[in-house]
Amino acid sequence: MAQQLIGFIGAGNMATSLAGGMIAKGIRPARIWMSDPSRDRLDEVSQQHRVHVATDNLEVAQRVDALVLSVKPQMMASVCADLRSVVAERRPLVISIAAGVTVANLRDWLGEEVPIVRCMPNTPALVQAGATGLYAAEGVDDSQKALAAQVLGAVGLTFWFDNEQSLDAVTAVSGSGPAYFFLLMEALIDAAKAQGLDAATARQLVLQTAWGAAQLAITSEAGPDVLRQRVTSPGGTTAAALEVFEEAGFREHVQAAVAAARERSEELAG
Ligand SMILES: NC(=O)C1=CN([C@@H]2O[C@H](COP(=O)(O)OP(=O)(O)OC[C@H]3O[C@@H](n4cnc5c(N)ncnc54)[C@H](OP(=O)(O)O)[C@@H]3O)[C@@H](O)[C@H]2O)C=CC1
Ligand SMILES: O=C(O)[C@@H]1CCC=N1
Repeated sequence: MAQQLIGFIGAGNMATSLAGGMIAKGIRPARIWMSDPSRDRLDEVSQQHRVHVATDNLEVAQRVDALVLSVKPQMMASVCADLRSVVAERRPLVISIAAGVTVANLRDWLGEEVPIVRCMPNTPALVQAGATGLYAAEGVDDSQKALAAQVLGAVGLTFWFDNEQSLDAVTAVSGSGPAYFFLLMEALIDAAKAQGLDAATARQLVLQTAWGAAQLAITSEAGPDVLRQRVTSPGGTTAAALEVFEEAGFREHVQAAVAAARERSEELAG
């Protein structure tokens, strides 16, 4: 595994986050290849990370042991069609991070025999605080699973699932999840400003509170429900606020939002 080469097809946000995390964990940049249609993007990436770059996806596919497909789901069929003959010949491990794109889709586009790991990371991978769900299709061996775990584990925690459908739920929870927390941060910053705090202070108070709450929840033995109760003095300010959330159907909205994300993930499979 030490010398295996890893190639990213698409040098966007997620691919550069993963590559940056791998390098921060001690993987040599020379083991990493990246392709993208944009020369400017590649110049930026090679300057920042010192990885190999190419505008031609096939140049990358011809060299590597694991191919991380990191283009938008809508691009995946055409990207795979171009890669098909090289993948059939060389049989690299294919790691897909695309939302919704299934193993069956990838087998249709790349060939039946290709070893495939489907993953769902999230953008906190940028700061090595990602959470990734992984599913290994039939035919993936232990060393290939270890390689996939090395790539995704470089940027945070990894969780293996035995059935592929679970990845749609993972997409709706942790893949899209950072956006839900960012929305709450935005709303709380707006509310802070509406209460007369200046914008810079509002932002700092909200972000530090979000970070502190997450740290407390991660390090505490108590669950989020207990931690919430500890903030909520009877008849106090938090109780007044939580009552407004509950009356507005906050929990039901969260359930409905996550269900909508899951449904969209299933639709993206086509
Ligand atoms: N963003 C997120 O939070 C998450 C995203 N994902 C998945 O990761 C994948 C990538 O997302 P993200 O990084 O956000 O998207 P980006 O748009 O940032 O990255 C995709 C990159 O692929 C490039 N590209 C387009 N066409 C091709 C092609 N034919 N060959 C090679 N590269 C190409 C794009 O170039 P150009 O911009 O010029 O089109 C772009 O640089 C998606 O499938 C998404 O579902 C998974 C988990 C979380
Ligand atoms: O919104 C999306 O489709 C992608 C997948 C999960 C997060 N972003």
